[in-house]
Amino acid sequence: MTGTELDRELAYLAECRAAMRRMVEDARLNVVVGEHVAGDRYSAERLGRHLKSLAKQLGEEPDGPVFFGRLDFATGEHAGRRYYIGRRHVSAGTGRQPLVLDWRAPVSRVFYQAGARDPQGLRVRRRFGWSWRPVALTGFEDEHLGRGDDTGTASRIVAAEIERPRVGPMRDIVATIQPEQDELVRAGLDDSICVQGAPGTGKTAVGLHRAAYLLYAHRQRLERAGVLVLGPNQAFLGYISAVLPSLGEVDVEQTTVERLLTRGPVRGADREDAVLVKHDARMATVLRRALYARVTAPAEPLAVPDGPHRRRVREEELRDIVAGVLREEIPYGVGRERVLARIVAVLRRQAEARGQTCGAAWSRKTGRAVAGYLGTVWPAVTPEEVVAGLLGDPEALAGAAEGILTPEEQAAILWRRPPRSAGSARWSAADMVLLDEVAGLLERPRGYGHVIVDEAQDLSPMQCRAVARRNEHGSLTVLGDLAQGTAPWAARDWRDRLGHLGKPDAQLIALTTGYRVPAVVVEIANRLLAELAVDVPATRSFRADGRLRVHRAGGGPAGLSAAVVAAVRDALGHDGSIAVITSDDALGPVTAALRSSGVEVADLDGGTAVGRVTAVPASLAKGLEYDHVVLVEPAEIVGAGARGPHRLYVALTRAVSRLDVLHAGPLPDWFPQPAGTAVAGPGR
Ligand SMILES: Nc1ncnc2c1ncn2[C@@H]1O[C@H](COP(=O)(O)OP(=O)(O)OP(=O)(O)O)[C@@H](O)[C@H]1O
Repeated sequence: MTGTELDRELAYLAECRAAMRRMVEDARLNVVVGEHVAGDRYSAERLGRHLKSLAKQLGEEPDGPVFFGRLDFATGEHAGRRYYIGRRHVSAGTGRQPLVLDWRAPVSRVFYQAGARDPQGLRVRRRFGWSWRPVALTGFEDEHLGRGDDTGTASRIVAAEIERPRVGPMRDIVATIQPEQDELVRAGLDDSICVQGAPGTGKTAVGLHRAAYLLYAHRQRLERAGVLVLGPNQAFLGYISAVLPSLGEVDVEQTTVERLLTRGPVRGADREDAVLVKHDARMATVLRRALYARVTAPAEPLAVPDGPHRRRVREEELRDIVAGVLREEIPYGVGRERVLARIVAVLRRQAEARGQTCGAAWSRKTGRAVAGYLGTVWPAVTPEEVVAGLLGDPEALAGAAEGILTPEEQAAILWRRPPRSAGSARWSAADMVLLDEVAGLLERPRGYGHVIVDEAQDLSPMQCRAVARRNEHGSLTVLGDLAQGTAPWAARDWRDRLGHLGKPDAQLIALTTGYRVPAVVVEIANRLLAELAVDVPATRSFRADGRLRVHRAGGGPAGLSAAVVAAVRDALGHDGSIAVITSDDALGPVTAALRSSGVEVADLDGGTAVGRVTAVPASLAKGLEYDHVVLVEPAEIVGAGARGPHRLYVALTRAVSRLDVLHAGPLPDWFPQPAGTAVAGPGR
């Protein structure tokens, strides 16, 4: 690399920064103008918000890494052209080619996909290297693809970025998206896809970048419909929350499925057998039956006063109306409106046949009179009334569940002491899926243009249905790993879950190259994988660095605590984040031991972990990653519940650079090392 070439790039960078400062000025000016000129309030608000956030982002960024790649084309439609690729467009002014192209622009795809075998018209692909503290352009690497030069994953810059210590929340990967990931990020808006990916293969990263890509490529369609990202818990959402804003997207709703469905406080708890029944897809049929059991065939004619007259609708006619609407399979609430409208229409025909003029006042009055009657054949109900009516009444439950739930299953969900009214019921978390199912039968919920579900292997069939209801006309990205399923209903095969998610034909794609976990750790994770009864391919690690140590602590619980403190102190000597992962039961004592020896430890609660050391219960480790993991007593994690081995698989695969496994009791059989020895991969 010549000094003068880097100087030229630094001069270009200075030009870009000056242009960004101009963009900030323009955006700020436009905020003021835009708020006054937009046609309606909705547009004014959106425009104002958009410009403000653009001004804010640009204002925060002029000193950041403005571009990470350069494309020099030799042939094809871009022959002779040069483009810089970055996180966003940098405009050179009206009518001129942008100084930097957004990574999502069509031509940027070449940056990710071109290789020596298929240079896609490129002469040279240049990758830029940046230092982070302070942010500075430090160098570049060229691949002369036309000459068969292709460093691909052997690129120093790519490797350094993937191995860079993790601090704080998850960051974007735009500079180093791999070809197989890019295919998924840029899949079309109408394509629903399901990514089965081993730990650390970039599923979450792919999902978030896909959201950003879709919003760029289909902004108009998605802006009103919206994009929804579902994650497993608050800690995870806190961890990923910075990625989309760093890509310039702030309008994506990110939540958990529990929050999406919540209709009020959870005040009740279920026994495990009840939870299992409530999350079972068969409940959908039981609830539908329970709701429609409230519709009764009219048993007598209807008489409605109309001035001096009494208008009548015959019983058979009423029956035909109700039966006809039932056949239409529309939401219950819409059905009710339709029955009412049809009865009113019959009455109107009668009145008009007698020369009466039926205006708006007549319609209102007649509608009110019919509504009273409607309460007896197609009553208005709330989800709470339907579910309380089912769980609180053995006869109603037996009727709705006949041939679907066994007597034991019915007994499991039946309330022992029913509340006095639906309003005073103490709803459990599992009841929320039932209430949402009924709410969906009454009225269609708001739909999204695209939904991304992370850790989808842990969604229950009933939760999947709740997602499907909100995605009827949209498309879906499902991300997950069957081997990491820890919920009692965890998926064992994807097709079944995709059916519940409403996209049975989604394309299934496997990712197997892990970018988080070093090879020495992947090796033991793969041994455990062989023990789990799931049919998924093993992981290959991209990373040759990293370290695994297995240490047997003598001296009982006190000895184990002392070993944890020593391991954390040692970890603090390295850069990056540290997690102590234990079984849920052991978390309190282990955290207390660390604190009493003067180590600052943050909890995961609320999703905001501060400081370098975080105490993580195995049940919440999913989706998270830390440079250094101290994993305490694997056998205890395995022993906690039926899916213990899967939970250990999750815990083992959180480390980016170093994993210390500490144990006082015996190690699981498949563990490669006899207790007391240490294994080291290439150190750092
Ligand atoms: N192409 C890439 N370039 C740089 N880093 C990457 C790339 N792909 C993935 N990573 C990093 O690897 C780590 C794992 O990614 P991510 O969390 O998306 O994986 P995952 O498949 O969701 O893992 P898990 O199943 O364990 O939750 C993250 O730090 C992510 O930023």
